[in-house]
Amino acid sequence: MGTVLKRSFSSSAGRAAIKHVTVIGGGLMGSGIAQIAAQTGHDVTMVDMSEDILAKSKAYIEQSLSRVARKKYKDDPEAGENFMQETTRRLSTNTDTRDAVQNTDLVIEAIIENIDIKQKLFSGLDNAAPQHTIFASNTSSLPIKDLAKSTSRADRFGGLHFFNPVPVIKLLEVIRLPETSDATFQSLVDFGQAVGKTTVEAKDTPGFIVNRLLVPYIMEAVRLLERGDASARDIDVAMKLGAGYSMGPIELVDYVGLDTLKFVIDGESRWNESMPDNPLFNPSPMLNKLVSEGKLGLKTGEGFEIRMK
Ligand SMILES: CCCCCCC[C@H](O)CC(=O)SCCNC(=O)CCNC(=O)[C@H](O)C(C)(C)COP(=O)([O-])OP(=O)([O-])OC[C@H]1O[C@@H](n2cnc3c(N)ncnc32)[C@H](O)[C@@H]1OP(=O)([O-])[O-]
Ligand SMILES: NC(=O)c1ccc[n+]([C@@H]2O[C@H](COP(=O)([O-])OP(=O)(O)OC[C@H]3O[C@@H](n4cnc5c(N)ncnc54)[C@H](O)[C@@H]3O)[C@@H](O)[C@H]2O)c1
Repeated sequence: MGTVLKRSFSSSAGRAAIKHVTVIGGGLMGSGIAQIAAQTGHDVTMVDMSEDILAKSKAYIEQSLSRVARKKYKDDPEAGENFMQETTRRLSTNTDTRDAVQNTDLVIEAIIENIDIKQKLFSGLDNAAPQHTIFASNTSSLPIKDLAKSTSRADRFGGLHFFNPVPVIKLLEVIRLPETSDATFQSLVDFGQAVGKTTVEAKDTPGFIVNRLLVPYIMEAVRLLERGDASARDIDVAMKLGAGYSMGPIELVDYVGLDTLKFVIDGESRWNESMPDNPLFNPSPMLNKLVSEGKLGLKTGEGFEIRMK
């Protein structure tokens, strides 16, 4: 049941405290995860493919940290400065994945949403990381079991699904496989709480909890738009003021990326094939047109609503 996890696990004795975390992928999500882990006292190594990318990730983290510091220490700028320095000190970077996991307790994978690339990564990590190291993926839409099977540690494998923007959104979905041990699961929950998130437990079903509900809702909004039943602005205003959402559904697609939505419904994740009874996941002509024109939302400056501003 998707309840907030406060219970204790009698069978989880021996669970490991997570002190060192390796985050693979320093993009939007990986940099946010690395930031909050370092911010809450963990030693963190962030890995990406080049020093250039990592320099950009670090600059992004510094920007985000300064927003956090401004807010958290608004009456004490010196404490804010110390907080930033301490956090930055705990965060290192590496372009060598195998080297980065030598002494780590937890690996969080946040690389590109591609099953082959993720499987290859996990298979290599399995040989390089110590036995006790727990592996987790931040995937939005791929089955965790398909990633775990490329390793020999399904009992030490789970999902940690964070939300964008990571430093702000309070929820963390902790996904367990039938093979995930109680000790591993409880370590993941403890880690989630240690980084300041409220955790919910989800099974390894498509979209876990949030995306399983969010994607049909968003696609219904896209269909409204496609049929010309309402404008993008009116759909967003309606859901913000009428249903209390912090962002409207169309604005949210622009924020997350039109390519990401396409990826989930009829791209590589193929929800249209795994859930053929739901016509909402069928290809969307409007989404396809915008994606083929490179209008992917915030990241390219044009999308559903952004082009109208
Ligand atoms: C669509 C496809 C679906 C399928 C794909 C699913 C993807 C995935 O699996 C799931 C998701 O993530 S689903 C997506 C789930 N995500 C959602 O649903 C998002 C819903 N939207 C929101 O929560 C809000 O609109 C935002 C927080 C994005 C912006 O808030 P706003 O009020 O409009 O604008 P503001 O004034 O700028 O920011 C306000 C305050 O927030 C703070 N802050 C912000 N960014 C920060 C950062 N990077 N660092 C640090 N702090 C940051 C900052 O403190 C700031 O206060 P300040 O003191 O003034 O600096
Ligand atoms: N963007 C979102 O809103 C969101 C929310 C929740 C979960 N996710 C999931 O998080 C993951 C990352 O998404 P993102 O938006 O941060 O992507 P992104 O494109 O911003 O970042 C991915 C990073 O991974 C790096 N990378 C790719 N292959 C690598 C490899 N083999 N080794 C090391 N680094 C590698 C890339 O250089 C890039 O910097 C995906 O699985 C995505 O589904 C995304």
